Amino acid sequence: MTEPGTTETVDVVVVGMGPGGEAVAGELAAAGLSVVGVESRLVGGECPYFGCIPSKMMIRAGNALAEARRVPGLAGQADVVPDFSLVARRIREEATDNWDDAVAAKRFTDKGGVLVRGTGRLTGPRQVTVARNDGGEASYSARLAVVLNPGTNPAVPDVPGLAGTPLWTNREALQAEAAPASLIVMGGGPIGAELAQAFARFGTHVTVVARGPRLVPREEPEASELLAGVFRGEGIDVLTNTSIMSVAHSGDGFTVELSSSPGTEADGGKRVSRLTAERLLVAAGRSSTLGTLALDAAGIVWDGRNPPAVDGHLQLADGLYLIGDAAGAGAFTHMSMYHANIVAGRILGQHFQRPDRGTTESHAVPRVTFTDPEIGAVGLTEQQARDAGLNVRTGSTNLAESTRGWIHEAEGLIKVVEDADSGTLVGAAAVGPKGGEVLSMLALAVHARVPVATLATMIYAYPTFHRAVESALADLRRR
Ligand SMILES: Cc1cc2nc3c(=O)[nH]c(=O)nc-3n(C[C@H](O)[C@H](O)[C@H](O)COP(=O)(O)OP(=O)(O)OC[C@H]3O[C@@H](n4cnc5c(N)ncnc54)[C@H](O)[C@@H]3O)c2cc1C
Ligand SMILES: NC(=O)c1ccc[n+]([C@@H]2O[C@H](COP(=O)([O-])OP(=O)(O)OC[C@H]3O[C@@H](n4cnc5c(N)ncnc54)[C@H](O)[C@@H]3O)[C@@H](O)[C@H]2O)c1
Repeated sequence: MTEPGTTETVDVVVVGMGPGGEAVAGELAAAGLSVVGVESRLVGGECPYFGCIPSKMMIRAGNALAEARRVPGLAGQADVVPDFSLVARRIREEATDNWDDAVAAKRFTDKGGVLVRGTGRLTGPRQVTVARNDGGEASYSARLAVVLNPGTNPAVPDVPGLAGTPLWTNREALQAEAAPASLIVMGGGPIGAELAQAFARFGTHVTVVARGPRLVPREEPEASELLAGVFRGEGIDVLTNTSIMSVAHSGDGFTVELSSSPGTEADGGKRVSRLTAERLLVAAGRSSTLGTLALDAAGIVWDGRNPPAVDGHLQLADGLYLIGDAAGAGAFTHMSMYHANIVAGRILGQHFQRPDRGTTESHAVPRVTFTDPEIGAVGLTEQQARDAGLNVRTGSTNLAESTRGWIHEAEGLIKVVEDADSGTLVGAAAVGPKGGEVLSMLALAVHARVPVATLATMIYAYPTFHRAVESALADLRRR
């Protein structure tokens, strides 16, 4: 620890120990560099404590209930009695150690890293000052690099009456000890959709209020439509083109006033102007944390909204890197880890003359929304490809028409988006049971720019879900 008023010189300072920050700091420390990792909350960031892992644990449990409810008609009788306390215990004990990061912190310090708990800000191009959580201050100068991995916080929109209520964001929802009787979900993006379905499967009456015309608006419209149909079939109310205008909370729960866009029909014709529920989950996007970093002290101009530009090695300036959600290339753990690998390779390459690990590529970013059916996607949607001026050809197939889909009574689809000039796929979606796994071959095709003509000659095992890819390609080649 630095003496008050002094600056300690180390090789690398990592500010924010999310998935990417933890990975880059750990790898560099293990390689023998002196590394300070600065974290204000929990080492590991959002994903292990309030994001991917506990949400997927809740989804796994909800899916088990849904699968058990499919037994009548397929295999006999099943008495399904949901018990949320089991998933709450699993999240508390197995996933998060009761939201304690001691194991993750030790993993880093065992590699030789120094963990400083506090909020870091830049005080120069490679200078970081930390307002420590214990009230002290520490300053560091980095010989090789400063890596910024600050992530995001849940955004809470400025809706009258909302502030100061006991609203849930993803953080409170994933610490819940019981499923509420009723839940309003503000936002139909991945967080809203995943948690809406998971709670509904535990018996919560859920209403999703989506401001735009469809759920998961970054995905193909066909995927949104299919998901909305599944949600409504499971008893989840989906209100699209609807905004929450005001919120009130009393001992009985939340009351929200709604406004639907003129000329639109919310929930298949039902118009709703007021809702009440025990809980309100705000899943309306994320807010940037870049403001905490004082980027201007390193000469970086930030407009306060869009992520500042980085080069192919994720550098904002020489030796100053920005990785993870805050870099704006996709708010996914796999992107944060991908960035970490490139940055660690760059720093080790400069210091130990090891081979560089290349620069970022963005044409084949995969994503999976873990609803049931899963929505896997890679690269561009059809609309994005058209907006990019490509000569677009698409193909699609309904999973229910495939042998495996029919056996499984599955809902889903495969859609492929081709740049007809190059004859390669630039995007694809795999919606269905294990859609995220089926996606893998499509992600490879987009990543490696495999010619569609080559994909069409592949032998697809029968009767698999991924065999539907062949039908989507056949549809594309017919157009
Ligand atoms: C409910 C939910 C489900 C998700 N599910 C998935 C999924 O299934 N798959 C997937 O790929 N992604 C998922 N995500 C997204 C995923 O969690 C993030 O993309 C991932 O955490 C990577 O973020 P990051 O590395 O940018 O930083 P974060 O995980 O946000 O961590 C950043 C860290 O930096 C710290 N910090 C910030 N500023 C400072 C500062 N100035 N000084 C010190 N410390 C600071 C923060 O305390 C935090 O710990 C999900 C997110 C949510 C909310
Ligand atoms: N499986 C996964 O990989 C996964 C899961 C969850 C989250 N994530 C990541 O986390 C990010 C954040 O997720 P998210 O769902 O919060 O954000 P999002 O930005 O994707 O979706 C938020 C939605 O809320 C809507 N909205 C905003 N304000 C609203 C309001 N006042 N009323 C009603 N609707 C409103 C927006 O129109 C948008 O559709 C995602 O972009 C994703 O990258 C990934």
